[in-house]
Amino acid sequence: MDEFQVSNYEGIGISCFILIFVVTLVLVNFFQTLWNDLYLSPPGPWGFPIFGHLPLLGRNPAKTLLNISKTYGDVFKIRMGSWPTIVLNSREAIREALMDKGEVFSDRPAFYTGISYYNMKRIGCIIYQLCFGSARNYREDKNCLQFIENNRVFVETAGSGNPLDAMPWLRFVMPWKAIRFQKVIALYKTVFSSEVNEHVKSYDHNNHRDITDGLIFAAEQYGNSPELYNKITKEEILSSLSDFMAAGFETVLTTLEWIILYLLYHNDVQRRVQEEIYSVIGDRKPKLTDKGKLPFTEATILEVIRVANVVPMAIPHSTTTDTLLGNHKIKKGTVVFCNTYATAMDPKLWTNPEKFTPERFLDNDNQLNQQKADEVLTFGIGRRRCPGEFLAKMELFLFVVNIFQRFEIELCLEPDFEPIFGLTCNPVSYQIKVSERC
Ligand code: HEM
Repeated sequence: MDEFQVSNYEGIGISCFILIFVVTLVLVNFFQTLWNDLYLSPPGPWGFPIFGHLPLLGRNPAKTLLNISKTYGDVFKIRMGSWPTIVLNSREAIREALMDKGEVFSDRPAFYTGISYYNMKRIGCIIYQLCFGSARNYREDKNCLQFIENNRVFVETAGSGNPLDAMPWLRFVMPWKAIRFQKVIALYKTVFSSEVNEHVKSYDHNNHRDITDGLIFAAEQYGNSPELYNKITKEEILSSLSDFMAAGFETVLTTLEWIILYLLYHNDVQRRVQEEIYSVIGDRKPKLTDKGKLPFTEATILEVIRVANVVPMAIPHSTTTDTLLGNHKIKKGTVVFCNTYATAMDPKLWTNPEKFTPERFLDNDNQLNQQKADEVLTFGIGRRRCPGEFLAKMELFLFVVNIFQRFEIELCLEPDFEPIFGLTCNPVSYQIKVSERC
């Protein structure tokens, strides 16, 4: 063998070695990805092409997802149209995501509508007054009435979730859906913009009238230049206000409708609430400071908040980076549904979870059991926990006490407790007979 042949063989040997090395690397990577996908990423049922699992969710998606968790475990994956999604179905999984790893799990997906998971005039007026001040008569105020009307159209338009959120490409197929939605948003913006402009003109450092003044104050603290203040900050103020309005109106109203329904159906509970109201506050007007003195009434409201669970899958979250949840690998940008309905119906947390039992929130001295109350996840937990929880509970308390102190209410027909799944979970409409108490 001459020298040339030897170096030729060496060359082929090195090339083979590199080739085998590269092929091995590719195969290792391939099997590792397959292993990750099959074993490390959460398991989940098969879905349809394009639509993913949307067609499987049925009329009550929270219940369907709870049933799926019985096969696939507390954490499983689905696809909502174009979005890879994980669903968390136990308090432990929700806690780990939103509390222990809150930084990673607290983003919001960039859905087309932006507010996707979110009629009584009075509640609308209260939220409006909180945002824009209480000096005027809001029941006759043009802007407030327009806001309430917009809200009605918004709920009608978004219905039980907007398909454009799951499949944004649908806006080219169903442009009318997008246009109708954009029109409602534009109407909201017009109303809010005129209120914010008025507030900026009449703003007084020493007299904060409402939430808008608070937001203007916060904007000033950031030291924005007047130019930025008018552009960016105004947009931010508008966006915060619309979040507040959208999230605070329908939720409280729907919860109140459920409370009335449950109290009318469970006559014994209604009687006990009324007896507590008469014995503690009698005929006088109820005040917020009465809240701690009516533990059974508070327990009843909490029990409805638990069983009716008007936002059963909270607002979708999304992940900011690749991460682990338990042993499961979760990719950056994954949509996260926290199925709080599953936690409300968890027999490990609640005895007979489907049964309406206000007493579960009372301790041995018949006082409110705060520890038990904190186990209700209807308002979410962690960084994105509902900022309106305190306000919502105050409003509900005052509404319930006012209504049941003054009126005798009866159901006209046997009610239906199966919720209508929409922006919030609403009761089927029911008829009542109201008479003033003598
Ligand atoms: C019974 C009434 C209410 C219920 C059940 C409720 C429930 C919720 C839930 C589940 C979330 C999402 C939490 C999460 O993403 O983890 C949320 C967010 C929110 N809620 Fe409420 N809410 C109620 C009333 C209110 C009220 C009265 C307001 C304000 C006036 C309000 C303002 C908001 C806002 C602004 C957010 C978004 C927070 C964020 O994205 O960081 N909510 N609410």
